[in-house]
Amino acid sequence: MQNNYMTSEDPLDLERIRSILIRLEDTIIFALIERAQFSLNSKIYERGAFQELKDIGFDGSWLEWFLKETESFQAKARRYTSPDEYPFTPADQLPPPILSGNGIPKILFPNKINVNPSIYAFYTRSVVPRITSQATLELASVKRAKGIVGTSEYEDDGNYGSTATLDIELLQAISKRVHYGKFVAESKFRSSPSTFIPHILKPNPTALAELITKPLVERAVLARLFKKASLYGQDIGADGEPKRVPIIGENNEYQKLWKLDVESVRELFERWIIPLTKEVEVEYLLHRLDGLSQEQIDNLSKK
Ligand SMILES: O=C(O)C(=O)C[C@]1(C(=O)O)C=C[C@@H](O)C=C1
Repeated sequence: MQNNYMTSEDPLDLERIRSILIRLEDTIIFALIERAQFSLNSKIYERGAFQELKDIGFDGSWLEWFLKETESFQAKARRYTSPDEYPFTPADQLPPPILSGNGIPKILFPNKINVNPSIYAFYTRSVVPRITSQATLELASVKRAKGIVGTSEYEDDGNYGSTATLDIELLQAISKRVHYGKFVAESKFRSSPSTFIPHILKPNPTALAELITKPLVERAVLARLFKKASLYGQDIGADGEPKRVPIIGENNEYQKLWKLDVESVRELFERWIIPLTKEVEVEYLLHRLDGLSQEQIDNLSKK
């Protein structure tokens, strides 16, 4: 079943856009599960931590280098001509596409919004430490149950390539989810331009934020995420049953093992992804009339 912004009959149908957001939740949860299997590996986020990178003339962090190399290839394959794909590497450092044109109909109003610097910051500073510390605790509890003490090797496992590859998958999935806010905003705008136009002409981000906010939808998103994470995050053994370890100090009591801290998934969306999606929506709307003539605006106002 194909389901992206290009293949639907009406790419701006809000329910269709929301179904894409729902699918991206799964992509993000599964990528979080994969990333949580590795240690924090904080070295890959520190600029200048690898002499080998300095030797080849790269000043940034290991992850920034990975992004630049990966995105350079993807830029050549015209990934970033698509309106739902945005690079983390500054555009002037990426090569042009080798294919001309992109065959993609213009659905969005022209804009320059790219909130990836914010995504990169919260992801590296808050999300990775949060999901890997849980995994570290789980492993530590298994070790303690086995009578082995110590957790330090779980903070750096040396898998810098695998870790950065998974980080990029996650960053790109989160970025797509957040920038889909542009499609949501365009859809909401077109359904009632006259509601938005006064707050765009006399820029009022607070009023626009109120107009695009749907508390019931947000609550449903968070409840669904908690359910999904509780299902996908369980560690299932070879026998098809959830894995368990004995609780220390309790006779015959066991706790389930998790591949991911379920609460961290909801927190990621509640604290970061939804607020940033809304920021994208508001920013997009603020510039929705840029360059339009008075006549064009008047015509839109009649709708
Ligand atoms: O579904 C919408 O209407 C959106 O704007 C998306 C979203 C979200 O990020 O999940 C953001 C703001 C709304 O309050 C509800 C949900």
